Amino acid sequence: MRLEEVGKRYGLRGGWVLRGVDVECRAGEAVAVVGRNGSGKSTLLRLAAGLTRPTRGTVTGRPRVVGYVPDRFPPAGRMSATAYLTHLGRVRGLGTALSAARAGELLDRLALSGGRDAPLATLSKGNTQKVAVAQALLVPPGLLVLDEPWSGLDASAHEVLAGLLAEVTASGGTVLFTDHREAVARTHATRSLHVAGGRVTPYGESGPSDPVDVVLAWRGSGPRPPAALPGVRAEPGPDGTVALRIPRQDTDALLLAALREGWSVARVTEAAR
Ligand SMILES: Nc1ncnc2c1ncn2[C@@H]1O[C@H](COP(=O)(O)OP(=O)(O)OP(=O)(O)O)[C@@H](O)[C@H]1O
Repeated sequence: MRLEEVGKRYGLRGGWVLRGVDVECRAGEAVAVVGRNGSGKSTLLRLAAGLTRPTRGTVTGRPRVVGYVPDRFPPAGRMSATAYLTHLGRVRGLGTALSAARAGELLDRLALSGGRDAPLATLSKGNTQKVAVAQALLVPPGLLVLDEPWSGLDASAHEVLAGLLAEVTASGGTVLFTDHREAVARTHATRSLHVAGGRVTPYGESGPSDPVDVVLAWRGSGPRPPAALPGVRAEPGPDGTVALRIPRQDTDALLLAALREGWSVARVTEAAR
């Protein structure tokens, strides 16, 4: 899918929210969109999903099936999660039995609690978010667009969502999402885009060789040894910590070795670019 020279303003008198946007999203990619509040991230996502039309420029090659998880999920009604998803599945061309089965499978995986037959209005924020995610995946999407999808989800649902996104990309779909926490966005993306001043620019590819900063503190018995670990940047300071910078792909092995030696992990962060 390609956005070419795309500009967007809301209403004739509104200022340009986005200008001259050139973005290509390929099959199998998970693209994170980062930027400050109000910078235009949701607008970019809605343009990609086809929910709003560009004021200028074109969007071409959008996959036929688009799943969309909005930042605020509206249906706070009397319908239950099961009824709502089954209904939507039928609207999207699945038969009743298949819709109900797919709805049940997704709600199982996302571990919806609060009652899948209870009115949607009675569900908690996180459980409502699970229904929002489920509706976007009823029919496997060629393009999955998610606006702050992790907000309100607990840790185990985070992992399930990450798995669901990985399944979309593994089957040749494209995932486009925002998260205001840059670290979360980068963790789940193959590359990121930055929105600022109406412009969209690449924010660097993320990959297995990206640098990760690790800070370790000595907790072992006896005096602190010199850190015999790769990537040491600064030897232990007075607070007993040592700083290392290593490729992301080596993090697990390094942390395991460090823990065995008697170090404890104080911090792991993506290295500043
Ligand atoms: N439907 C609309 N009508 C008029 N203005 C809008 C509309 N939607 C968004 N805007 C304006 O466009 C600008 C960008 O909004 P957008 O929601 O795309 O930003 P965002 O980066 O997603 O923000 P946040 O991080 O707060 O969700 C804002 O100034 C906003 O007020």
